Amino acid sequence: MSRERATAFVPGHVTAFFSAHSAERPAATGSRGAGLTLTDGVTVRVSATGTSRGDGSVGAREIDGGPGTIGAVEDALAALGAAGGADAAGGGDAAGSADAPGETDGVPVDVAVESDLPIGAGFGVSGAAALGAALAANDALDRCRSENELVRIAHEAEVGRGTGLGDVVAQARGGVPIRVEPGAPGIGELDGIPAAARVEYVTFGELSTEAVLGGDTAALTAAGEDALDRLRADPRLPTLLDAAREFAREADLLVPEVAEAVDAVDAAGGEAAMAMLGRTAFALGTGLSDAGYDPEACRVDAAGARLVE
Ligand SMILES: Nc1ncnc2c1ncn2[C@@H]1O[C@H](COP(=O)(O)OP(=O)(O)O)[C@@H](O)[C@H]1O
Ligand SMILES: CC(C)(COP(=O)(O)O)[C@@H](O)C(=O)O
Repeated sequence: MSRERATAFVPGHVTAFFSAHSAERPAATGSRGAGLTLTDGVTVRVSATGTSRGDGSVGAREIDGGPGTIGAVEDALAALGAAGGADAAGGGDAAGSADAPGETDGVPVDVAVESDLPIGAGFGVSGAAALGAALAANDALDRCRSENELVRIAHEAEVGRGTGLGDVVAQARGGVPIRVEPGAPGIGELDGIPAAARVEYVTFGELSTEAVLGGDTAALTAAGEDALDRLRADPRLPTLLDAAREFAREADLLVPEVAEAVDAVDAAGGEAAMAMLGRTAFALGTGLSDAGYDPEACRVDAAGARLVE
Protein backbone atom coordinates (compact mmCIF):
# COMPACT_ATOMS: atom_id res chain seq x y z
CA MET A 1 0.00 0.00 0.00
CA SER A 2 1.52 3.30 -1.07
CA ARG A 3 1.80 6.10 1.50
CA GLU A 4 1.07 8.57 -1.32
CA ARG A 5 2.98 11.45 0.27
CA ALA A 6 6.37 11.73 1.92
CA THR A 7 8.89 14.37 3.01
CA ALA A 8 12.68 14.18 3.09
CA PHE A 9 15.35 16.49 4.51
CA VAL A 10 18.80 16.62 2.94
CA PRO A 11 21.63 18.70 4.43
CA GLY A 12 23.41 21.36 2.40
CA HIS A 13 27.03 20.59 1.49
CA VAL A 14 29.83 23.08 1.04
CA THR A 15 32.75 21.63 -0.87
CA ALA A 16 36.07 22.84 0.50
CA PHE A 17 38.10 21.39 -2.40
CA PHE A 18 37.58 18.78 -5.11
CA SER A 19 39.02 17.03 -8.15
CA ALA A 20 36.79 16.03 -11.09
CA HIS A 21 36.77 12.44 -12.41
CA SER A 22 34.73 11.47 -15.43
CA ALA A 23 33.96 7.90 -16.46
CA GLU A 24 31.75 6.31 -19.06
CA ARG A 25 29.05 5.43 -16.54
CA PRO A 26 27.47 8.30 -14.55
CA ALA A 27 27.57 6.11 -11.41
CA ALA A 28 31.38 5.94 -11.71
CA THR A 29 31.74 9.65 -12.50
CA GLY A 30 32.22 11.94 -9.52
CA SER A 31 34.75 13.84 -7.48
CA ARG A 32 37.30 13.33 -4.78
CA GLY A 33 37.43 16.01 -2.13
CA ALA A 34 36.04 17.12 1.19
CA GLY A 35 33.51 19.49 2.67
CA LEU A 36 30.98 20.12 5.42
CA THR A 37 27.35 19.01 5.49
CA LEU A 38 25.05 21.55 7.11
CA THR A 39 21.96 21.55 9.31
CA ASP A 40 20.65 24.16 6.85
CA GLY A 41 19.42 22.17 3.87
CA VAL A 42 16.60 21.24 1.56
CA THR A 43 13.19 19.78 2.38
CA VAL A 44 11.39 17.96 -0.45
CA ARG A 45 7.71 16.98 -0.33
CA VAL A 46 6.41 14.49 -2.89
CA SER A 47 2.77 13.48 -3.24
CA ALA A 48 1.00 11.37 -5.82
CA THR A 49 -1.46 13.70 -7.53
CA GLY A 50 -4.23 11.21 -8.08
CA THR A 51 -4.26 12.24 -11.75
CA SER A 52 -4.78 9.22 -13.96
CA ARG A 53 -1.81 7.92 -15.98
CA GLY A 54 -1.27 8.89 -19.55
CA ASP A 55 -2.98 12.29 -19.54
CA GLY A 56 0.37 14.00 -20.07
CA SER A 57 0.52 15.69 -16.66
CA VAL A 58 3.72 15.45 -14.61
CA GLY A 59 2.19 17.19 -11.60
CA ALA A 60 2.97 20.53 -9.96
CA ARG A 61 6.51 21.78 -9.25
CA GLU A 62 7.42 24.41 -6.65
CA ILE A 63 10.68 25.86 -5.38
CA ASP A 64 10.32 27.98 -2.23
CA GLY A 65 6.64 28.55 -2.94
CA GLY A 66 6.99 29.65 -6.59
CA PRO A 67 7.04 27.69 -9.84
CA GLY A 68 10.42 26.19 -10.75
CA THR A 69 12.22 23.01 -11.68
CA ILE A 70 15.64 21.47 -11.12
CA GLY A 71 16.78 19.12 -13.87
CA ALA A 72 18.38 16.58 -11.52
CA VAL A 73 15.10 16.32 -9.57
CA GLU A 74 13.15 15.53 -12.73
CA ASP A 75 15.63 12.84 -13.78
CA ALA A 76 15.65 11.24 -10.32
CA LEU A 77 11.84 11.13 -10.34
CA ALA A 78 11.77 9.62 -13.83
CA ALA A 79 14.21 6.89 -12.72
CA LEU A 80 11.68 5.91 -10.04
CA GLY A 81 8.76 5.77 -12.43
CA ALA A 82 7.34 9.12 -11.39
CA ALA A 83 6.53 11.50 -14.22
CA GLY A 84 9.63 13.65 -14.59
CA GLY A 85 10.83 15.56 -17.59
CA ALA A 86 14.07 15.40 -19.55
CA ASP A 87 13.35 18.95 -20.73
CA ALA A 88 12.25 20.33 -17.40
CA ALA A 89 15.58 21.84 -16.27
CA GLY A 90 16.17 25.49 -15.65
CA GLY A 91 12.76 26.99 -16.12
CA GLY A 92 9.40 27.19 -14.48
CA ASP A 93 7.66 25.32 -17.27
CA ALA A 94 7.49 21.84 -15.80
CA ALA A 95 4.44 21.01 -17.89
CA GLY A 96 6.61 21.44 -21.01
CA SER A 97 8.33 18.18 -20.16
CA ALA A 98 5.18 16.15 -20.63
CA ASP A 99 6.12 15.41 -24.23
CA ALA A 100 9.49 13.86 -23.30
CA PRO A 101 9.65 10.45 -24.94
CA GLY A 102 9.07 7.47 -22.71
CA GLU A 103 8.19 9.48 -19.62
CA THR A 104 4.54 10.33 -20.05
CA ASP A 105 3.47 7.04 -18.52
CA GLY A 106 5.11 7.72 -15.15
CA VAL A 107 2.93 8.43 -12.13
CA PRO A 108 2.29 12.18 -11.87
CA VAL A 109 3.59 13.66 -8.61
CA ASP A 110 3.47 17.08 -6.99
CA VAL A 111 6.93 18.13 -5.82
CA ALA A 112 7.66 21.03 -3.46
CA VAL A 113 11.28 21.95 -2.75
CA GLU A 114 12.03 24.29 0.16
CA SER A 115 15.60 25.42 0.66
CA ASP A 116 17.18 27.12 3.68
CA LEU A 117 20.05 27.91 1.32
CA PRO A 118 20.34 29.92 -1.92
CA ILE A 119 20.44 27.90 -5.17
CA GLY A 120 23.59 28.02 -7.27
CA ALA A 121 25.78 29.47 -4.52
CA GLY A 122 27.87 26.39 -3.67
CA PHE A 123 25.64 24.58 -1.17
CA GLY A 124 24.77 21.61 -3.39
CA VAL A 125 21.10 22.52 -3.44
CA SER A 126 20.47 20.73 -6.75
CA GLY A 127 22.00 17.49 -5.42
CA ALA A 128 20.09 17.82 -2.15
CA ALA A 129 16.83 18.36 -4.02
CA ALA A 130 17.48 15.33 -6.24
CA LEU A 131 18.30 13.08 -3.27
CA GLY A 132 15.33 14.40 -1.29
CA ALA A 133 13.05 13.76 -4.27
CA ALA A 134 14.39 10.21 -4.63
CA LEU A 135 13.92 9.42 -0.91
CA ALA A 136 10.44 10.96 -0.79
CA ALA A 137 9.21 9.52 -4.12
CA ASN A 138 10.43 6.04 -3.14
CA ASP A 139 8.36 6.28 0.04
CA ALA A 140 5.30 8.00 -1.46
CA LEU A 141 5.10 5.58 -4.39
CA ASP A 142 6.23 2.50 -2.47
CA ARG A 143 9.15 1.75 -4.79
CA CYS A 144 10.99 -0.42 -2.23
CA ARG A 145 14.50 0.77 -3.16
CA SER A 146 17.36 0.70 -0.65
CA GLU A 147 19.23 3.81 0.49
CA ASN A 148 22.27 2.99 -1.68
CA GLU A 149 20.02 2.57 -4.73
CA LEU A 150 18.34 5.93 -4.10
CA VAL A 151 21.68 7.68 -3.59
CA ARG A 152 22.89 6.18 -6.87
CA ILE A 153 19.76 7.41 -8.70
CA ALA A 154 20.21 10.96 -7.35
CA HIS A 155 23.98 10.89 -8.02
CA GLU A 156 23.43 9.79 -11.63
CA ALA A 157 20.79 12.49 -12.12
CA GLU A 158 23.07 15.21 -10.70
CA VAL A 159 26.12 14.07 -12.70
CA GLY A 160 24.00 13.75 -15.84
CA ARG A 161 22.87 17.37 -15.52
CA GLY A 162 26.41 18.64 -14.87
CA THR A 163 25.27 20.44 -11.70
CA GLY A 164 27.47 18.49 -9.28
CA LEU A 165 29.82 15.54 -8.83
CA GLY A 166 30.16 14.74 -5.16
CA ASP A 167 27.42 16.54 -3.27
CA VAL A 168 24.89 13.69 -3.28
CA VAL A 169 27.16 11.04 -1.74
CA ALA A 170 28.37 13.55 0.85
CA GLN A 171 24.83 14.65 1.72
CA ALA A 172 23.71 11.05 2.12
CA ARG A 173 26.45 10.52 4.72
CA GLY A 174 26.30 13.75 6.75
CA GLY A 175 29.09 14.97 9.02
CA VAL A 176 32.32 16.16 7.38
CA PRO A 177 32.71 13.78 4.44
CA ILE A 178 35.96 13.03 2.70
CA ARG A 179 35.36 11.65 -0.79
CA VAL A 180 38.30 9.25 -1.10
CA GLU A 181 37.17 7.64 -4.37
CA PRO A 182 34.62 9.13 -6.80
CA GLY A 183 31.21 7.73 -7.63
CA ALA A 184 27.96 6.34 -6.29
CA PRO A 185 27.72 3.84 -3.40
CA GLY A 186 29.45 0.57 -4.23
CA ILE A 187 31.88 2.38 -6.54
CA GLY A 188 33.03 5.46 -4.63
CA GLU A 189 34.48 5.46 -1.15
CA LEU A 190 33.86 7.83 1.73
CA ASP A 191 35.69 8.65 4.91
CA GLY A 192 35.16 11.62 7.19
CA ILE A 193 36.59 14.02 9.72
CA PRO A 194 35.14 13.17 13.14
CA ALA A 195 34.10 16.69 14.16
CA ALA A 196 31.13 18.80 15.21
CA ALA A 197 31.15 22.55 14.65
CA ARG A 198 29.14 25.73 14.28
CA VAL A 199 29.39 27.02 10.68
CA GLU A 200 28.76 30.58 9.44
CA TYR A 201 28.35 31.63 5.82
CA VAL A 202 27.75 34.69 3.64
CA THR A 203 26.76 34.53 -0.01
CA PHE A 204 27.61 37.20 -2.58
CA GLY A 205 25.97 35.49 -5.58
CA GLU A 206 25.87 32.50 -7.88
CA LEU A 207 28.64 30.79 -9.83
CA SER A 208 27.61 28.39 -12.60
CA THR A 209 28.65 24.85 -11.71
CA GLU A 210 27.80 23.70 -15.24
CA ALA A 211 30.20 26.31 -16.71
CA VAL A 212 33.14 25.36 -14.46
CA LEU A 213 32.64 21.60 -14.83
CA GLY A 214 32.13 22.01 -18.59
CA GLY A 215 35.49 23.83 -18.97
CA ASP A 216 39.08 22.67 -18.51
CA THR A 217 39.25 21.03 -15.07
CA ALA A 218 42.92 19.88 -15.25
CA ALA A 219 44.31 22.62 -12.97
CA LEU A 220 41.60 22.32 -10.36
CA THR A 221 41.89 18.56 -10.35
CA ALA A 222 45.66 18.72 -9.74
CA ALA A 223 45.10 21.20 -6.90
CA GLY A 224 42.28 19.07 -5.49
CA GLU A 225 44.42 15.93 -5.41
CA ASP A 226 47.17 17.80 -3.50
CA ALA A 227 44.62 19.10 -1.01
CA LEU A 228 43.19 15.62 -0.46
CA ASP A 229 46.64 14.12 0.22
CA ARG A 230 47.22 16.83 2.80
CA LEU A 231 43.88 16.31 4.53
CA ARG A 232 44.19 12.53 4.62
CA ALA A 233 47.55 12.89 6.38
CA ASP A 234 45.93 15.20 8.96
CA PRO A 235 42.12 14.82 9.00
CA ARG A 236 41.16 17.81 11.17
CA LEU A 237 38.94 20.86 10.52
CA PRO A 238 41.71 23.53 10.54
CA THR A 239 43.60 21.48 7.94
CA LEU A 240 40.42 21.20 5.84
CA LEU A 241 40.04 24.99 5.84
CA ASP A 242 43.73 25.62 5.12
CA ALA A 243 43.72 23.09 2.26
CA ALA A 244 40.54 24.75 0.92
CA ARG A 245 42.18 28.19 0.84
CA GLU A 246 45.22 26.83 -1.00
CA PHE A 247 42.94 24.96 -3.45
CA ALA A 248 40.92 28.09 -4.27
CA ARG A 249 44.12 30.02 -5.03
CA GLU A 250 45.80 27.25 -7.04
CA ALA A 251 42.67 26.38 -9.01
CA ASP A 252 42.15 30.08 -9.73
CA LEU A 253 38.53 29.96 -8.56
CA LEU A 254 38.68 32.61 -5.84
CA VAL A 255 36.37 35.57 -6.46
CA PRO A 256 37.19 39.03 -5.00
CA GLU A 257 34.30 39.36 -2.49
CA VAL A 258 35.03 35.90 -1.08
CA ALA A 259 38.80 36.57 -0.95
CA GLU A 260 38.11 39.75 1.04
CA ALA A 261 35.88 37.91 3.52
CA VAL A 262 38.37 35.05 3.96
CA ASP A 263 41.19 37.57 4.60
CA ALA A 264 39.03 39.49 7.09
CA VAL A 265 38.26 36.30 9.03
CA ASP A 266 41.96 35.42 9.03
CA ALA A 267 42.86 38.89 10.34
CA ALA A 268 40.31 38.42 13.14
CA GLY A 269 41.97 35.11 14.11
CA GLY A 270 39.39 32.76 12.52
CA GLU A 271 39.22 30.08 9.81
CA ALA A 272 37.28 30.63 6.55
CA ALA A 273 37.33 29.47 2.94
CA MET A 274 35.33 29.64 -0.31
CA ALA A 275 32.40 27.25 -0.91
CA MET A 276 32.87 25.42 -4.23
CA LEU A 277 31.25 26.35 -6.51
CA GLY A 278 29.63 29.56 -5.41
CA ARG A 279 30.34 33.16 -4.44
CA THR A 280 30.13 32.09 -0.82
CA ALA A 281 32.48 32.29 2.16
CA PHE A 282 32.07 29.89 5.06
CA ALA A 283 33.77 29.95 8.45
CA LEU A 284 34.09 27.81 11.55
CA GLY A 285 32.62 29.03 14.84
CA THR A 286 32.01 32.78 14.90
CA GLY A 287 34.69 33.57 12.30
CA LEU A 288 32.59 35.77 10.01
CA SER A 289 30.72 37.50 12.87
CA ASP A 290 34.05 38.30 14.53
CA ALA A 291 35.24 39.82 11.24
CA GLY A 292 32.23 42.19 11.16
CA TYR A 293 30.01 40.29 8.71
CA ASP A 294 26.33 39.47 9.33
CA PRO A 295 26.37 35.76 8.41
CA GLU A 296 23.83 32.97 8.50
CA ALA A 297 24.72 30.35 11.10
CA CYS A 298 24.10 26.61 11.38
CA ARG A 299 26.04 23.51 12.42
CA VAL A 300 27.63 20.47 10.84
CA ASP A 301 24.79 18.01 10.16
CA ALA A 302 25.30 14.79 12.06
CA ALA A 303 22.72 12.54 10.43
CA GLY A 304 22.78 12.86 6.63
CA ALA A 305 19.79 12.68 4.28
CA ARG A 306 16.63 11.26 5.84
CA LEU A 307 12.89 10.90 5.59
CA VAL A 308 11.02 13.12 8.05
CA GLU A 309 7.40 13.06 9.16
N1 LIG B 1 16.25 30.20 -8.98
C1 LIG B 1 17.20 29.39 -9.41
N2 LIG B 1 18.50 29.80 -9.38
C2 LIG B 1 19.50 28.99 -9.81
N3 LIG B 1 19.31 27.75 -10.30
C3 LIG B 1 18.05 27.30 -10.36
C4 LIG B 1 16.94 28.08 -9.93
N4 LIG B 1 15.82 27.35 -10.10
C5 LIG B 1 16.20 26.17 -10.59
N5 LIG B 1 17.53 26.14 -10.79
C6 LIG B 1 18.28 24.98 -11.28
O1 LIG B 1 18.99 24.47 -10.15
C7 LIG B 1 20.28 23.97 -10.54
C8 LIG B 1 21.35 24.64 -9.70
O2 LIG B 1 22.49 23.88 -9.78
P1 LIG B 1 23.90 24.38 -9.21
O3 LIG B 1 24.34 25.61 -9.94
O4 LIG B 1 24.78 23.21 -9.16
O5 LIG B 1 23.50 24.88 -7.76
P2 LIG B 1 23.88 24.31 -6.37
O6 LIG B 1 25.28 24.79 -6.11
O7 LIG B 1 22.91 24.96 -5.46
O8 LIG B 1 23.76 22.83 -6.47
C9 LIG B 1 20.39 24.24 -12.03
O9 LIG B 1 20.07 23.04 -12.68
C10 LIG B 1 19.32 25.28 -12.34
O10 LIG B 1 18.78 25.10 -13.63
C1 LIG C 1 31.98 21.39 -6.33
C2 LIG C 1 30.92 20.50 -6.99
C3 LIG C 1 31.47 19.95 -8.30
C4 LIG C 1 29.67 21.36 -7.31
O1 LIG C 1 29.09 21.88 -6.13
P1 LIG C 1 27.77 22.81 -6.20
O2 LIG C 1 28.09 24.00 -7.04
O3 LIG C 1 27.47 23.16 -4.77
O4 LIG C 1 26.67 21.97 -6.82
C5 LIG C 1 30.53 19.35 -6.01
O5 LIG C 1 29.49 18.60 -6.54
C6 LIG C 1 31.70 18.44 -5.68
O6 LIG C 1 31.91 17.44 -6.36
O7 LIG C 1 32.40 18.73 -4.71
